[in-house]
Amino acid sequence: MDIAIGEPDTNYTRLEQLLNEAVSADVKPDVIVFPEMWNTGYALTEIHDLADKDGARTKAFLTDFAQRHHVNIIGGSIADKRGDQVLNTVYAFDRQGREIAEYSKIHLFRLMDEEKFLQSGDQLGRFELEGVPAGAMICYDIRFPELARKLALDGARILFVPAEWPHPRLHHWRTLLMARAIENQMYVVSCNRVGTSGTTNFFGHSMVIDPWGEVLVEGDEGEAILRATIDLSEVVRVRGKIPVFEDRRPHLY
Ligand SMILES: NC(=O)CCC(=O)C(=O)O
Repeated sequence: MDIAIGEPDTNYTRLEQLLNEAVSADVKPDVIVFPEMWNTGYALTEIHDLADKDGARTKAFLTDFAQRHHVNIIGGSIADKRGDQVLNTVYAFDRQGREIAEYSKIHLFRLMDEEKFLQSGDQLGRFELEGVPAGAMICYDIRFPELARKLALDGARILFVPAEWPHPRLHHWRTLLMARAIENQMYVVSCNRVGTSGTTNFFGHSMVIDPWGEVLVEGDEGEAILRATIDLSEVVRVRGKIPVFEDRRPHLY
């Protein structure tokens, strides 16, 4: 998805069009994921005015969509205003429209001035999606392997990663996502923004990666709905083949 910076109304409208397109396909999705800060983009100097107060508008919109279309939603992330602070938060909903997770980005990205305008979260994004243990991390978080490892040790089999990650760091994005999948032997489902804001170009390349590190689907630099099928028995198979979790020696490191 492209994001109109500082224009929440435009972004809600565009997202709704894309969601409608996603659920009208012949094969219905079980879970839908979209990018980071999709409501406002990085309109950081105005973020206190633009952010969604307590995520209320977003929660109402996504709950309703999830319920009407009987689909699970990992709702990208939004600028979410709590009191006088703004956080970068993922909300997730199940098919009944119940909120099943809330995760606010722990690591704020200084290269894009996040720490000057946003408050970091202080809880992990571990949740259950229809009984499947899963985790959420946001964009820059993937540079912190210990966070993904902690989620994996807590049982996560799928890691969801909404992002707004720009050029010139495409090779970092691809390499880090593949590494998180391979080292934790889990699925990684990432969704990155496309388009340009000011002089920053976001390259997309959303990917679904399996626990062996194979890329099941990868976007290019344009808006698109990408689809992949996940077979959770692959997590068990890969973990059985190379028993990384049994072979860890955490007392040495
Ligand atoms: N929105 C972000 O967290 C961007 C992270 C990024 O670009 C990076 O290189 O890390």
